[in-house]
Amino acid sequence: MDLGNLGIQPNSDPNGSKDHVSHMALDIGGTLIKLVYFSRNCECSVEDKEDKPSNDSLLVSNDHKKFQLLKGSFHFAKFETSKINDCLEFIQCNQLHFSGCKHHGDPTNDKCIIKATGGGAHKYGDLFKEKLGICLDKEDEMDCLVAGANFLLKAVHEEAFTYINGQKEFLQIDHDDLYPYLLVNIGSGVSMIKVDGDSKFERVSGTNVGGGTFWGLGRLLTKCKTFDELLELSHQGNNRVIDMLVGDIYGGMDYAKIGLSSMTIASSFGKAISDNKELEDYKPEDISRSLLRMISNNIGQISYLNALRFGLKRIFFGGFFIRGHAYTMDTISVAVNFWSKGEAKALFLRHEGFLGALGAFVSYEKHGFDDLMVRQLVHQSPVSAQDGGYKIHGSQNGELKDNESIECSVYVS
Ligand SMILES: Nc1ncnc2c1ncn2[C@@H]1O[C@H](COP(=O)(O)OP(=O)(O)O)[C@@H](O)[C@H]1O
Ligand SMILES: CC(C)(COP(=O)(O)O)[C@@H](O)C(=O)NCCC(=O)O
Repeated sequence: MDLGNLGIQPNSDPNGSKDHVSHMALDIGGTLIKLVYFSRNCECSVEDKEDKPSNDSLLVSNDHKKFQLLKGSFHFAKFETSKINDCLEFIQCNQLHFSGCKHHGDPTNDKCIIKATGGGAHKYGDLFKEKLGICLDKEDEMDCLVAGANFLLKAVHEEAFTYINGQKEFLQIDHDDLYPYLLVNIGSGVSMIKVDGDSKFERVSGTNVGGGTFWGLGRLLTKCKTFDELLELSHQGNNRVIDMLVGDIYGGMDYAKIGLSSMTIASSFGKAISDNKELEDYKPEDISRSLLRMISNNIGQISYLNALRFGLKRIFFGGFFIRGHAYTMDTISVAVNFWSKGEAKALFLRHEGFLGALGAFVSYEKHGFDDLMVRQLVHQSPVSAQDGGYKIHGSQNGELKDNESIECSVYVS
């Protein structure tokens, strides 16, 4: 595995010390394992501060300890859950398993505790113990999704954006006017969560037609070997070859009386009924496009209906299904806009797939692991700014490419 991709060298300290990586957290989902960790740049970047740094504190502490400003980077990585051994090997090669914390009040137990969420935190606990000697400290998946989303929305400059007619527009988040919102996490399946505040939320709905459905059906129907291949195919496809449009039913005309244009999809995959064709007669790119459109549209519509139930105007979409993919985001945006008659907005997150893992990461503090407490991500002013500013590596257009990192500073006590 090419660790250079991650912008770090394992154990790059000339003395061989392992203290560069100070935190790691995992989200082990139905399809993908997401891993985040914080690494310090070097010892000399530690500064003492007398008090909490600013009014914009993300994680406010009531005590008045001395804080240290650590400069470093958040790193993001993902693995297929079905190839969990790659993840274990990665952790081992980078010695990330030494980055957890020890059991509180039990000096005899020297096993490292690593925060982990997602179903796999339950399913693979024994494997992690056996292979790496670490205990996965399980955090609830919904708690983590919400904590991760709130963390990103408050801490990361230009995290959320709209995607309309191919244009990305970043949202300025007013911390006092963030709630309530609907969080829709499109992973293997889909969870819809009404968020009313920090740790204040209710999972209001979900659907089993999600990212796993797109990838599973797509793999069967197109013989694609990877998710990215399937997504790539959709670029070149034409869904009208397979989808039955209103115009196909109404002789090329709109059904204007009920507001349907002739180009509206009346029935996804509906043309396959009458075409008298076999699967092989359809182009994989057309199948991929129809499938992506069907699933994205359906999720957009169900999301809107749930937003309507609770009078929510903002819908944030996360989960790795989205992948920053233009056609997916466009379809979801159009669905939300169409059904809400422009009242509700679909918003996307740059770190869409890492909500759960980041939520598990910030939960170290919640449980009072003093030595690992992240007090605050420094208020980030313009991207290339002074100490404490955020800097997103790599992408000019705000997309998080695989295995990138965010440079940042954190306060620890
Ligand atoms: N490299 C990939 N391999 C498999 N699925 C991917 C990949 N990238 C994106 N996806 C999509 O993301 C979904 C998983 O999203 P994720 O948020 O990680 O959910 P989960 O927690 O269920 O694993 C998949 O079902 C698929 O639609
Ligand atoms: C069970 C899950 C929370 C697991 O999360 P995931 O691994 O898909 O990210 C999710 O797949 C889900 O919400 N499914 C939809 C179930 C339903 O409400 O019908």
